[in-house]
Amino acid sequence: MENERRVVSPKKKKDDNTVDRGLRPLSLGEYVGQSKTKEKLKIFIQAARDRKEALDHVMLYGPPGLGKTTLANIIANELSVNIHQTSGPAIERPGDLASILTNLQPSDVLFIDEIHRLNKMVEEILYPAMEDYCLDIIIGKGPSARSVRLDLAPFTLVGATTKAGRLSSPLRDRFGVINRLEFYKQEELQEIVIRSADILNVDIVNHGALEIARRSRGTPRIANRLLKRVRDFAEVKANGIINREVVDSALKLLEIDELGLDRIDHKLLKTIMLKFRGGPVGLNTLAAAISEETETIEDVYEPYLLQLGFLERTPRGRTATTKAYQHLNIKEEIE
Ligand SMILES: Nc1ncnc2c1ncn2[C@@H]1O[C@H](COP(=O)(O)OP(=O)(O)OP(=O)(O)O)[C@@H](O)[C@H]1O
Ligand SMILES: [Mg+2]
Repeated sequence: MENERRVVSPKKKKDDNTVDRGLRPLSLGEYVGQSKTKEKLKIFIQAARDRKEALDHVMLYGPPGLGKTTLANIIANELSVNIHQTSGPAIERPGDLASILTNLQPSDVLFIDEIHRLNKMVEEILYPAMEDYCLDIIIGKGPSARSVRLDLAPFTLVGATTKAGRLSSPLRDRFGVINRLEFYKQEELQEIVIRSADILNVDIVNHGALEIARRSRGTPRIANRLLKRVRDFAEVKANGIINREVVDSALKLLEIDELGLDRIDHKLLKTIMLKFRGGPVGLNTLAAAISEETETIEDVYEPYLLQLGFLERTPRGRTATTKAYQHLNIKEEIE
């Protein structure tokens, strides 16, 4: 619910789909930023292509909206192979995964999103599949049951997760290439905004794009979404051209501040500052105080506040930093 209302949520919203499709870069060359990840992938993809072998299994992890799904599709494109897309919670029984695996063509990419949510039984099917490209299946029941080994086409598993910590170590160990996606720099987001504006046929000046970038919480999905909202504003209230003033007025209306924080971020920080005297306050207590789920706080609000250095995680709970007090213009009580 909250996700649908929040403009700056990094999580995918229902109305993102139509925009996303057209804006997704299709090659590594078009994929902005994440230079470390791109550099590694470029080499491994080239090597796999030259040897005509399947690329080693790739893990992508990092906060929502940073381009994991986009990158999985790019990997398949760059390898000129098919991509089969599924997600951890969608694969309920071992048989579901077995049927996906037996349908793969040599060197195909199998993309499993939210891979930390695979259930244990399904995960165990994956181990020999990843390691030896084979499936062990049990035929029959009781004393006459026997295990049969089935060969699979060599394939590349691309796993994505926002929670690398939730992966079991036997699963994690079977990935050859592990990439952590980082929040984007302002110039990178500016480039993404300019590229998207071009595709959407929107008039934007450099400073307008930079202003959107500044408020996008390091996240391309948010940058593209803000661009869409600001475009509406520019068409109705200005002459259709997006400059810094237009971005500023549009985002004021949406209650998004100069750093991309919205009412809920402010509420969270203010609660720590005013109700819990700056912290530390335990996650559960904090969640109850602002009527949010602990998981939403951890996955959605905290990563960017931590990145900004507004919040600190200590063993005793969350603490608001001096920087956060300054940003909200609240006097810090020093004990
Ligand atoms: N490096 C990039 N360059 C340009 N655009 C990007 C880049 N990364 C992501 N995007 C844009 O951001 C949008 C969101 O990216 P994507 O869906 O790949 O994120 P995700 O990491 O899979 O998120 P989630 O964790 O919610 O699944 C895409 O539609 C794409 O247009
Ligand atoms: Mg995704």
